[in-house]
Amino acid sequence: MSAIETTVVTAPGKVLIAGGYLVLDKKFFGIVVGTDAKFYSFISTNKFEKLNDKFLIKVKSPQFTDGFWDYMVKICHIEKDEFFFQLLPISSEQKSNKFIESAIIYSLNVAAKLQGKKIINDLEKGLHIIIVGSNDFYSQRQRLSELLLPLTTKSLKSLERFCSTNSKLAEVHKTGLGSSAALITSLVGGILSHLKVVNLKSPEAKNYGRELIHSISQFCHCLAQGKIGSGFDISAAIYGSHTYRRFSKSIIENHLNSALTMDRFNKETNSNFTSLLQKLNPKNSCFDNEIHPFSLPPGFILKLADLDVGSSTPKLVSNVLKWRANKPDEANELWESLNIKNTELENLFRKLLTQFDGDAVAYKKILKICSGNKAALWKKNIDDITSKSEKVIFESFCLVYETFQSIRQKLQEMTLKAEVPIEPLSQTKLLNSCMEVEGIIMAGVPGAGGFDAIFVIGLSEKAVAKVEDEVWLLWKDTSVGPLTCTTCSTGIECLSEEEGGLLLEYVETLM
Ligand SMILES: Nc1ncnc2c1ncn2[C@@H]1O[C@H](COP(=O)(O)OP(=O)(O)O)[C@@H](O)[C@H]1O
Ligand SMILES: C[C@@](O)(CCOP(=O)(O)OP(=O)(O)O)CC(=O)O
Repeated sequence: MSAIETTVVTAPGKVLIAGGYLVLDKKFFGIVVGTDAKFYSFISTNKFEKLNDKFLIKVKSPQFTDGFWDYMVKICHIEKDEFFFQLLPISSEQKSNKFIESAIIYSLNVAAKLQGKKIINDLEKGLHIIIVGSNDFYSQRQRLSELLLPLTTKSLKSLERFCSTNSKLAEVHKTGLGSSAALITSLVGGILSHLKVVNLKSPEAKNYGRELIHSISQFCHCLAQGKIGSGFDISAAIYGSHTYRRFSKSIIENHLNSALTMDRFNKETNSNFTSLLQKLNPKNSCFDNEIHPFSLPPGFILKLADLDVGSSTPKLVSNVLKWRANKPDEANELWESLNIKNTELENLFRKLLTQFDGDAVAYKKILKICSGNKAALWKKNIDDITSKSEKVIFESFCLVYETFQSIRQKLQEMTLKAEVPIEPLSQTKLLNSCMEVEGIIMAGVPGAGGFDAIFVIGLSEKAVAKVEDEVWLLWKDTSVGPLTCTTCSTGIECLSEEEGGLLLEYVETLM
């Protein structure tokens, strides 16, 4: 297989640092950070023998003992030039993977609708697909303990890239970075790029490509999950870090219901899909999500850890929504006040970026002062802050700390009022201990909260390393496992031939 025939598309994982639950409602927004932990889909035209009105697709996930799926794609002709694709597993014993199947079948049918009959020639030799995700998507606890290594960033960094989980897909422990969203997005993006429906490498065509992949991936993810979430995870996989306001459920609701009642793409699904594609195609701008790109201010370092406990996000969500339905006044008042704080946080992040651009020297001085002290004591260490510019930048740093502390207080209030463990006491204890470390500006529960994970944002490498060494590693109540990833501003990307080719050579050694 030569690199030239292979398209490699990569999509990042997500961390929702503010706006959990609220982001389910279009009235509110979430602050989403993309990670440098990513999924990679490698799409190659195969050399299978040409079959009459059928072609083969082979999919491999080398990180799993049961990570292989073979499909026959049937070309179903309706009328002269009209046709659609149907996806059939080769063996009835093959375990279904709804995430992979929805991504493949909808991408192929998008290509069929937008490219017409030419696509049949492009596909006649079949496709070979390889999917891998960065190690951070899956817990490496077992692997490290087999190697007699401590649960540290250093040990994790010593593992080979895309290492085997030695497990079946259904049994793997996920870390909460959003494997299914990054997988679907990279796969939809990979297939549409390979079939030249989109061109992510062209500056002019990139926006259209991202928006099309975004709306198709949102639909496929909802279909595979059997529910419509806020979609911030797919959005992170496309755009990396940004603020996110969801799309209206009504855009896909009816289509989803009829798609759900049918297990494979067929004549009825096809006509349903023709009208859905009208809405999903960015040329008609019906998909009404709102995205505002942003990045963490300079010098802010995100560090994540997963806990060996875990929570069920759907259960947390359904209990929070039950509370909101039962006590709308109480819930709305709290959500409105949380939204004010989330908005303040977003504005402060943007202000800090401007302040850095305005006076980088003063900014770096404040960063250094704050990274050497506990956030709670910053205001007692202002002797060295002299110029006006330094004073206003310092004020912004203090406000980020205070604003996030009050966001946490409100999440603790929601925990008590809704009786749902969003930031339960055990997490509060852990987060407070992280905040005791010099140079930590924020510590919180990402996304839905619960017992899944925590994040900290530090102002120096030393500060985040100290949290790991002096808090996480010594934490007795539960095992706190660091992840190696940090933020990454790039969203979905199609790798250059050279980069993709080198990565493919490596990935092939894993199989
Ligand atoms: N490397 C992979 N290869 C194939 N499918 C994967 C892979 N990683 C995740 N998936 C799919 O995503 C599903 C996990 O989705 P979900 O439970 O929503 O977790 P997450 O919160 O990480 O997205 C798996 O059951 C599997 O179907
Ligand atoms: C509650 C939410 O707003 C955020 C959940 O975020 P998580 O990052 O916790 O998600 P999972 O990876 O599915 O566990 C629900 C939503 O927005 O869909």
